[in-house]
Amino acid sequence: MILSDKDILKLIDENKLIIEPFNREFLGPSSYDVTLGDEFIIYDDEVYDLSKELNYKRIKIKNSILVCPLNYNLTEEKINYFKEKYKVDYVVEGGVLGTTNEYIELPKDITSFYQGRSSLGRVFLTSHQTAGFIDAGFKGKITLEIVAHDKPVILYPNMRIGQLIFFKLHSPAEVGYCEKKNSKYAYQKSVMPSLIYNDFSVKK
Ligand SMILES: Nc1ccn([C@H]2C[C@H](O)[C@@H](COP(=O)(O)OP(=O)(O)OP(=O)(O)O)O2)c(=O)n1
Ligand SMILES: [Mg+2]
Repeated sequence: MILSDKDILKLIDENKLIIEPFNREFLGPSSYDVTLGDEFIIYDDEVYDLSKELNYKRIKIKNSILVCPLNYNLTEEKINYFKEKYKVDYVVEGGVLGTTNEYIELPKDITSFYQGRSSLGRVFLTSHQTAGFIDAGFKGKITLEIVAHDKPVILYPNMRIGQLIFFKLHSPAEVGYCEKKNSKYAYQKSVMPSLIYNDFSVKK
């Protein structure tokens, strides 16, 4: 069952559902719009060897970031051209990880789906790939997986980047995400890289 605006507000009033910061303007009939943070992660590795810890750089931007499509073959010259012409702080190509500003806490009887907004779909920008599902009992900010599929897109921190849709579980989870052993992203306070390499060391 998808929660309506009334249901979402009631859970927030009862302090069962936490969305911080919360802006009443961002509440839709059955969703809540979340905003883009100013920290991003760009991976440095040549390939993703998922059995090993990945190398990456963390960047913080002030005004805007230009995300170019996969295989855009950015050159120094092209980067400088974009920086000069569009006054962006940073130019990146391919996949880049971002975060919501919002920190959320879900009770154990509520899950959520993160979805991009139609206005961003219409410029062929996706802000999550296969991962849109937020577990019951999750606490933390949401890491976003951003790809521009057509032309380069300029993104601005604090813009509404996506939306959370909330679902009530048929019965509360026995063990919430943050209580589960080996949960990788519990309480994440900003954008986090993939920690899948931990799966390879988890005792069977
Ligand atoms: N775009 C997304 C989707 C999910 N999450 C957070 C909320 C989820 O509750 C948590 C775990 O999501 P998954 O279970 O899909 O991820 P993994 O299975 O890889 O992680 P884990 O092993 O911790 O379950 O990650 C996120 O930050 N950003
Ligand atoms: Mg999981």
